[in-house]
Amino acid sequence: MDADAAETRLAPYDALLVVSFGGPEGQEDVIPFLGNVTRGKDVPRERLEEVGEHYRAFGGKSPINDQNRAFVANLQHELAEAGLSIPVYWGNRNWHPYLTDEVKRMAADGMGRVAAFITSAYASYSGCRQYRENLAESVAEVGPAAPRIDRLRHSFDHPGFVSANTDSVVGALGELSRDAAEQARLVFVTHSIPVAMAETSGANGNAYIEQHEAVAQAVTAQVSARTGAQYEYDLVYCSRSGPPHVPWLEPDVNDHLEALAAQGTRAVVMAPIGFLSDHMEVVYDLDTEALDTAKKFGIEAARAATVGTHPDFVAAVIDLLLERAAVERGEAVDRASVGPPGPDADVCAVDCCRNLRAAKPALGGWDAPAHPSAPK
Ligand SMILES: CC1=C(CCC(=O)O)c2cc3nc(cc4[nH]c(cc5[nH]c(cc1n2)c(C)c5CCC(=O)O)c(CCC(=O)O)c4C)C(CCC(=O)O)=C3C
Ligand SMILES: [Fe+2]
Repeated sequence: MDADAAETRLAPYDALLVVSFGGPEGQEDVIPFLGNVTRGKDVPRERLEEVGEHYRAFGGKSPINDQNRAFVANLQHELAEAGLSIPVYWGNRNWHPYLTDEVKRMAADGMGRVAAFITSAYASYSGCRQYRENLAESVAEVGPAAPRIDRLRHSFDHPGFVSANTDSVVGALGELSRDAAEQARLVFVTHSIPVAMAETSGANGNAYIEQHEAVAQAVTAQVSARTGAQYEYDLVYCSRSGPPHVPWLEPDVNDHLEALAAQGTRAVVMAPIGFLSDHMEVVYDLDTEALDTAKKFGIEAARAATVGTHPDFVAAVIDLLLERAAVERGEAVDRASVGPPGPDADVCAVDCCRNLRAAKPALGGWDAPAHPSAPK
């Protein structure tokens, strides 16, 4: 493809911004990082100390930043391979490189319009609106020179996200003994969130569970088709925090493994479809805790990889970028989706993934504040 054609496919975007969570890079970062994550939140002190210990056991370094660096490098490589010339920036909510610094850098580099990919595949306050609030805050701080930023729709239902997860589950089944692989139960795991947050997720509520169910079903069907065995699945949760009297989504993965063992299940594959990379919640809550639990109850278990830099997933993100660029140019698009519930909106509904503590400005929704350069 010639350069002009490639630029036309990307127009009106000047840059792609990867927006992520961030994690500590050493022991001295652990406390300030946790302070950033839990500012204004109802996380009990004991839980914080416990989570701090998880990081400490890994040298105070979360794998998440290196994984995002690898993800950005892969994106850059695949964009270049496709003849798409567009810079990729990366900014975090909770650690360096901070989002506001990246928005400043994009402004200094003369970026006018930016598409933001958030490293969270599903709708919820934590995975959607909170990032959109962070973007609004950064843009307000940088002021009129800040680029206009659009958020790409959630990636959960993109066929590339689903096929990458299918590959991982098939790979994990291959780690089990032959008998176990044929009888294994697929246990899909995601981050627990407060029930109230789940109920207010998405435009009409309950999107968090609905979207995960869609992925779990689609992956199970693909895995069954690829292996010729019929698999059954469950959707369970990890990493609960918050005070005990506040209800969060259940069952917890550990309780579920115990219940499965009692029912006679001998083998499982745990697939963390709720996460995009093997970060701390995966390497601690699943690889350390849940695999131990499985062993204790005599279940043979393997943990499937997250999508990470799987080529299907990297291609999916590029597809979402090109799709949104076409939408912004006013063209009709054919949205890749394994649905139902089908593709999430490009622009979030008013009150979508509502902030239950305080109303704050958020980008990427119909209730977004005007850009600081807009005429008053
Ligand atoms: C839905 C969801 C995702 C998935 C979507 C997405 O990826 O965004 C996610 C990702 C992540 N969560 C992470 C880390 C933490 N999350 C915490 C706390 C919380 N998470 C919540 C939800 C989610 N979190 C919630 C409702 C809380 C309670 C406080 C609050 O109401 O917000 C706490 C505080 C201690 C604790 O409470 O456990 C930590 C340290 C890391 C980084 C891991 C690393 O460093 O490798 C990542 C990618
Ligand atoms: Fe979290």
